[in-house]
Amino acid sequence: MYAGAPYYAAESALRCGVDLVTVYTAAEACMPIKCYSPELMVRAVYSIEVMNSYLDEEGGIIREMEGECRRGGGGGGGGGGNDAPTTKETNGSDTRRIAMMSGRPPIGGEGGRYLPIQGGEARNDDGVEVLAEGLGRMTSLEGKLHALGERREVFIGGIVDDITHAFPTLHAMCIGPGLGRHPLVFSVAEKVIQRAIEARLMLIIDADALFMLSLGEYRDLLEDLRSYERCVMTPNLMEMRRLRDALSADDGGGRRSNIIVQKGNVDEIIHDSYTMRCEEEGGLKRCGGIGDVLAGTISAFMAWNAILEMEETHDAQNDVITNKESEWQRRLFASWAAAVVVKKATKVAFQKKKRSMSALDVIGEIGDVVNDMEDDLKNAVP
Ligand SMILES: NC(=O)C1=CN([C@@H]2O[C@H](COP(=O)(O)OP(=O)(O)OC[C@H]3O[C@@H](n4cnc5c(N)ncnc54)[C@H](OP(=O)(O)O)[C@@H]3O)[C@@H](O)[C@H]2O)[C@@H](O)CC1
Ligand SMILES: Nc1ncnc2c1ncn2[C@@H]1O[C@H](COP(=O)(O)OP(=O)(O)OP(=O)(O)O)[C@@H](O)[C@H]1O
Repeated sequence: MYAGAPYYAAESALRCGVDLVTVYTAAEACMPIKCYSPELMVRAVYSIEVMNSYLDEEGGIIREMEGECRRGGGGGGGGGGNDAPTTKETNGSDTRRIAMMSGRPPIGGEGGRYLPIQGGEARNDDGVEVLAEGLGRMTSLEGKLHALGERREVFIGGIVDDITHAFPTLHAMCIGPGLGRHPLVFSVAEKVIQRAIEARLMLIIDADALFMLSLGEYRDLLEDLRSYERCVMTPNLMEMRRLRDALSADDGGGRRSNIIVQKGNVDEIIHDSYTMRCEEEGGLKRCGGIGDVLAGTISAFMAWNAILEMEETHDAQNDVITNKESEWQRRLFASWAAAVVVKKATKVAFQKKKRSMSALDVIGEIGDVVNDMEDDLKNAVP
């Protein structure tokens, strides 16, 4: 979780001309972000400390379960040893498996967790009793884990509701800058993205949200986003590599309707088999945060696109036919225009600040750059 990145993205959108930006973040990051700008609305929707307490509790239960398994492996607490004769049912070489299912796989697991119990070597009544006691404790721990999983789902659902409640008031949503890589934050992001697709909200996916999508457990979500035409992904070199690996591992061959802005010396804006190249000259320094500035700038341009599309859908009832073909082309062009804005702003900022240029300097140039581009456009149109 970072405070700088969400601020850069949000402030960039404001400087492009957006009226209001709300940052949904952790309680821990809320105050610094708020202090960067009085203009930003900042909402603390979760607490990393509380999220960690869920992971700690889960870790504690799992450790207890592992302890139980080890005790089972030791021959039932004194009930048996390596030389002990074994019953037919519980042959010494047998490894039984206990599946621990919690509401959702914890910390990156897929499906349940499996812990091996080395053959339960119950050789006499005492051993059987001890084993039965162990199994009893195990069942109780499993129950605890289930209950915790359910509590966690309710907790995550509450955060998701808090964020999605605002959807009707939004034109676009950017997810990723400064998100961090906490597994429970990923669970929240996953559900928010699913709800945003259902609500047909314009989505800009960047930074850690792209890292999340490269994980195996989010493959379906990645596929959903790849076929969602109102999604723009903004990967840097590493993020693009990870996404490619994720997609090539299991390319469902589905429709590729979203836009990918692959950042680099030349930004490439890709829609299915079409590619636009932003060859505008930038600055000579690639300071941290320019990617966040781009994510915020694209978000502003996509918000304007969403407004245009809404107007056209409305007009459609009065016989204006919405042209799907032109919609994606306009989104492609908007993403390209946003990349041009950031390159131009970086160039001016670098000319002024040279080595000391920071993302804040780039943000400071956005307003003039957008105005100049608008003037150029007006002058070009007869
Ligand atoms: N002030 C703030 O709050 C800021 C916060 N930020 C937030 O940080 C989070 C993580 O973002 P990220 O960019 O460090 O993560 P990711 O892309 O996984 O890179 C991991 C490693 O891969 C490498 N690497 C990356 N690009 C490369 C390239 N083009 N060419 C070659 N190598 C490249 C590079 O490895 P290195 O070169 O250091 O060995 C890098 O360290 C995310 O939430 C973001 O929003 C930032 O926005 C900055 C401002
Ligand atoms: N190799 C490069 N040469 C020149 N400019 C570059 C290069 N790579 C990126 N840029 C510029 O920096 C912008 C952001 O790309 P970058 O790869 O720094 O994103 P990022 O790593 O996500 O940024 P952040 O530091 O915000 O996480 C690009 O849109 C482009 O304008």
